[in-house]
Amino acid sequence: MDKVLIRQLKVETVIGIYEWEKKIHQTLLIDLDMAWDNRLAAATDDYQHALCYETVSNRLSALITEKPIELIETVAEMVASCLQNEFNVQWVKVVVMKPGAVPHASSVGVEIERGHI
Ligand SMILES: Nc1nc2c(c(=O)[nH]1)N=C([C@H](O)[C@@H](O)CO)CN2
Repeated sequence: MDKVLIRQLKVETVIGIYEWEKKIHQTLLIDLDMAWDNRLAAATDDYQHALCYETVSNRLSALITEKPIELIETVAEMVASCLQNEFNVQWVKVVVMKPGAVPHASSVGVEIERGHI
């Protein structure tokens, strides 16, 4: 399966369940595996046939920072839905990490897969 990958997309946003978290920005790091047939883009060397990782990154950053969110699970679902509905990605793996959320863990996070090939 061909994929387009984004690693460690850094998003600073209001995220968390506690009152103190609703007053600050925290960092999320997002990894994406997006199924995409890259053969046409490669054969034509034409950007029009590529899934643009820059466009995807910008759209997701805007989406996630639109409003405060409590759970990183919600972020993961929003990201997967956006990729399926707006970018026609048939299958996606989304990993959302929240470094620093738990003092004795280097990071914590969730992983989901949505769609099928
Ligand atoms: N499964 C989850 N557990 C927790 C979340 C979360 O988003 N998903 N969030 C918190 C707090 O916001 C935490 O990050 C504060 O340190 C706790 N557990």
